[in-house]
Amino acid sequence: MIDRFRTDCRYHSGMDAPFPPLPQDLLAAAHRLLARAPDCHKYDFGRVLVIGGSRSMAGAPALAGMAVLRGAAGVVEIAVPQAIAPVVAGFDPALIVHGLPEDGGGHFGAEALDGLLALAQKADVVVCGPGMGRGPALADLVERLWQSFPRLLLLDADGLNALAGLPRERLRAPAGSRMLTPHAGEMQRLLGSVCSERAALEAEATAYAAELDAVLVLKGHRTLVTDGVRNQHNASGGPGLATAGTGDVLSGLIGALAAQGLTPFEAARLGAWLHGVAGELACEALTAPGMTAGDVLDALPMAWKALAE
Ligand SMILES: NC(=O)C1=CN([C@@H]2O[C@H](COP(=O)(O)OP(=O)(O)OC[C@H]3O[C@@H](n4cnc5c(N)ncnc54)[C@H](OP(=O)(O)O)[C@@H]3O)[C@@H](O)[C@H]2O)[C@@H](O)CC1
Ligand SMILES: Nc1ncnc2c1ncn2[C@@H]1O[C@H](COP(=O)(O)OP(=O)(O)O)[C@@H](O)[C@H]1O
Ligand SMILES: [Mg+2]
Repeated sequence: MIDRFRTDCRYHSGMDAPFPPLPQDLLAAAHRLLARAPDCHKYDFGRVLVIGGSRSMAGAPALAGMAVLRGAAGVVEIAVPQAIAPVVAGFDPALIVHGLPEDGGGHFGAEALDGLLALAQKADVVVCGPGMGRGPALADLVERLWQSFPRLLLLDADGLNALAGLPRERLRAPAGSRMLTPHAGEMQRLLGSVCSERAALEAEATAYAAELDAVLVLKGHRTLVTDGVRNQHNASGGPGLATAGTGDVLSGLIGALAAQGLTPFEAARLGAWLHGVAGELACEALTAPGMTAGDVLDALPMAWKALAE
């Protein structure tokens, strides 16, 4: 699978400056991740817990979990409703998967909450939301994580949908760093308003990030990363990424980079850049119509290689 990127992609066929360059201020952080001590072990590279999945969406947490590993964190654990745990574990033998109690609709049930919070205790980063659906216990889960998890909590997809239903005054005192990774539709749900013009949406997203004291990644063509003060657009990637599951890959990847010690703002920017480069590599080898999120995962090692060179 990986070989086809090595042989087909334009990066390895000698074209000049094939990718938009990584912003200079990220180079030192990126190279710290590439340089591994000979006596290192997996726990040097952080532990990420992915919380997600529901009866019809086993793939989303699996993609996020695989992106944690391709993003070079040492260990990933994935917590899903129990009925889909064997399916998620079947994606790759390196995944550690926990099945938690579910409700009648195939979402996490209220009885899952204590178990999920206990699993979070040993994680450096929690990624919550991919494929989680819209069950009745999920707003409570997201509120409790928001208020109690002392390190980075990254909310994506249905984690964001749950957040959108919470009164903002209950989000004022998070216990740790917070990151949100909405696409434009999810961003509008968070804002509770329709905003179809991209520049106006970016301005509202920036103000929202400032209000919540969070890093926000507004995905799409030229993804915006903002912490409410600093605004940076990502230059890599392209329309081949407009396919199901690529956002799940991004959330796991950013979680992995943060678990290795990058600041949330650095992790979001480097993650968006690597994800975009992997998307360009997959597109070059397979075409935009032909590529899938799994191909973006498979191209991530070559994106790391692009960074190393
Ligand atoms: N294999 C799996 O398990 C997978 C599971 N997945 C899981 O599916 C769940 C639903 O997530 P979702 O993002 O697909 O749908 P949803 O939250 O309803 O938002 C879509 C609505 O928003 C709007 N919209 C506006 N701008 C937009 C934009 N830039 N990008 C996208 N949409 C945009 C758009 O409206 P439109 O613009 O078309 O009018 C549309 O109506 C979630 O749990 C996710 O993790 C996926 O990850 C795939 C793989
Ligand atoms: N036209 C595009 N150009 C560049 N990147 C894109 C484009 N369309 C989608 N993407 C990227 O693909 C990913 C899609 O995420 P998301 O909408 O959450 O998908 P999913 O929920 O199916 O995983 C984001 O990283 C987004 O920036
Ligand atoms: Mg998504």
